[in-house]
Amino acid sequence: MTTTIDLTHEGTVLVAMESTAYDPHHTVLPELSGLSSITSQNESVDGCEQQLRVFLRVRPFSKEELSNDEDQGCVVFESAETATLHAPKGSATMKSSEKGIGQPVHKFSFTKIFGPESTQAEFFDGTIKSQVQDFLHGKNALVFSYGVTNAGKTHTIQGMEYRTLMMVTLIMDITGSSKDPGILPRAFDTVFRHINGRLYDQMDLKPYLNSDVQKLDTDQLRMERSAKTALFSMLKEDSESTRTSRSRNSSSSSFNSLSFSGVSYDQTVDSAEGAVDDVQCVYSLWVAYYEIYNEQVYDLLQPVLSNRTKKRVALRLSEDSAGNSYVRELRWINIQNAEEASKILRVGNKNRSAAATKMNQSSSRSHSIFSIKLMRIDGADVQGISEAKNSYIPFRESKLTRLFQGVFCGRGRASMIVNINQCASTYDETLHVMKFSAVAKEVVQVIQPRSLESLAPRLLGRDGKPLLNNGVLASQAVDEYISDEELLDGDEEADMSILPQEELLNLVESLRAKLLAERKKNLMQEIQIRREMGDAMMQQIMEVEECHSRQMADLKESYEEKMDSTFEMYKEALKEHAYQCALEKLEEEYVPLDERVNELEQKQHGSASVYQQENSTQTDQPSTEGTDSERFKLLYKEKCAVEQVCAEKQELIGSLEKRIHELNETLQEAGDSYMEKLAEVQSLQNRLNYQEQETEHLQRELAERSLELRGVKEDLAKLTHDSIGQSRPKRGLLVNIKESMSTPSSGNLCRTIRKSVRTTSSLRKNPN
Ligand SMILES: Nc1ncnc2c1ncn2[C@@H]1O[C@H](COP(=O)(O)OP(=O)(O)OP(=O)(O)O)[C@@H](O)[C@H]1O
Repeated sequence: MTTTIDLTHEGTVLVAMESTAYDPHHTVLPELSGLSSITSQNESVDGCEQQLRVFLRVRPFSKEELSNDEDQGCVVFESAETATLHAPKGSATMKSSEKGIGQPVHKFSFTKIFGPESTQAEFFDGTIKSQVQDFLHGKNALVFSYGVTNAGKTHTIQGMEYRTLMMVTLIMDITGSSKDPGILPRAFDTVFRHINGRLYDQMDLKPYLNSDVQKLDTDQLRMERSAKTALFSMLKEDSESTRTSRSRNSSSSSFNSLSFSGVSYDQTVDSAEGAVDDVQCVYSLWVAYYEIYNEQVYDLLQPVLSNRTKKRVALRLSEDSAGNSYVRELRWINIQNAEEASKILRVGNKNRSAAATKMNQSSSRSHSIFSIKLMRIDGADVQGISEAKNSYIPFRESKLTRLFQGVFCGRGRASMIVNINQCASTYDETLHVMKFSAVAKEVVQVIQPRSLESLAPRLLGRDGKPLLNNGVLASQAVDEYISDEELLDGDEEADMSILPQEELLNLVESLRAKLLAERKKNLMQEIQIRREMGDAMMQQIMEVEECHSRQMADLKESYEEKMDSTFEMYKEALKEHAYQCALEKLEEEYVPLDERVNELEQKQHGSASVYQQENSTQTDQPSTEGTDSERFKLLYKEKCAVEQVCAEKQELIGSLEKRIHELNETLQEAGDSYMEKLAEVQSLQNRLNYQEQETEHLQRELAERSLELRGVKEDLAKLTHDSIGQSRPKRGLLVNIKESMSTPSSGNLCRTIRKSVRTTSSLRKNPN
């Protein structure tokens, strides 16, 4: 069976591919991701293993692209196998590299590189011709092209552009011929040359299920014929409209003139190989054309209904009794010559283009698949159609890999064609494509034709050595094979479903044991962490308490000091008050010195006049003279004494006034400092309240941690008990793997630890 796939990747897929480049084991082209981690590309199994062949095809610039300055030397061919990509100015890659992220130059190697000047014939001969010959000898083949839009996939696979006449003209300009078939028509040509004259001209033996044959009865045969006629009549309508449009466009090229029969290339090998075939054999050739779009399979040989509201009918993928996948109710059409094959291709292309327009498909991805089945009919037997039946575990839920699991697992060969253009404006997309191809090269096929058992792929480590020894999985090998991330990440788990059942079971058991051990280890770590957290919190609480006590003592001391100083201040104020009172009293009693002197003088004058009167009445008495002089002296003495007292009082008043001034100043200062201290006392009181609250909070946390610690210990005890006494119910392998891999308690642990760390850090930040 030859299958040609045109993988059209645009828009969103290119974005997804970026992550592919960073993480090759979780490649986002899901169809191939499961395969990439199976084996390394350099391994060799029994000497007949072969890696996926990856060919690079670089298309030439169009005239328009050259005039738009698209040629900026982005793609440089180092050798027949190696090319380097140089980021042009303004590309995202260049901008990133200027910021120090990533490189402006990337190197890629391929099985073989075909430059812009390579012809279709050179390309076919150098790539899949040998695969077509293997196919004629009963081996499966898979070819898929991959590239951004406008990279040359259609040209490579089909060799013609069916959508517009302009494109056909363009090809004619480049090749100088309207017949420049791609690998698909060349493959047909090879097949028909090989069959030459040995074509089974009936169509009563039809492919059935994956690789069986159904003998059609008369009614079924009639239906088959009319279906084929109806299918080709769709092209007649197409030709009519093409003719009309051709006359409108006055182009010299024509779709109807496309024929693959006139292509000439070396057929000596074919003829030689044909000679060894049994000449009694006849061949029947059947084709199908379908696409996988958004994980839905659509038959491209079913007409697309023009009614916008009517959806295309999606086909289902089924498995035959041997577990091989096939598309249910897919239309297989018998073809008798290369021209009929070309018609089928055109009908499918037409339907595909109609569906794409209807669904506005340009921004999505679709894989179109052209499939050919060759039946070798030997007498009454049909040989060569069936793939060897063996029990395969179904591939993961990707339609593409499910369909081609046989080829990917070694029952055939696969080739990938990477199509790129060299335009500077699409450099970033092209780089993604190249990166993806590097990842896809990791896909390795193992061809083991000896026995049915040996057809099952073996589980190999990254070093190429088998992981299982007598059915026992080496734990070190598992470590290397599946990382912890892969083990614990349920959504992105490695695709193990391609392994034989027994190996898978052993793997599951080993992984379960490993998971259990991991969980135990995690629990122990959790307990340890909790204990450490508890100790750390206890330590912290004690430190906080000590800090509080110190602060309380400091506060007390400072309060005492303040109380002392306040007491002193009041004492001083009281003294000053008493002094003030005394001063006031003194002032009240104070008589100015002049008044006092006047008073004394009046007193003295009054005494003198009394003395004179007495003296005039007693002039005859001489003894009174001595008495007066004595009295005067006495008065004088009295006056001096009074004056001295007055001076003393005056001095006292001056000193008192000075003292009052000083006391006023002191009082003012004391008032200010009192206000300051009062504010300080208030803030200290607030701090004290806050720290008391913190202490309470920490004590509550500690109580909670203790409770949780007790719960974890109980869990551990339960798990230990479970691991000894119980085994899981075998409800389904994948369900068990998923369940085993989920670690529900780790989330709680992380939350708890995060919470604790938050609390701790907030405490650290906020010690006051
Ligand atoms: N090797 C080549 N030599 C000459 N012209 C080519 C070559 N490859 C592609 N072209 C031309 O480049 C243009 C784009 O090619 P093509 O349509 O095959 O791209 P594509 O990848 O199929 O695009 P899309 O995904 O949009 O369908 C076409 O005009 C085609 O004829």
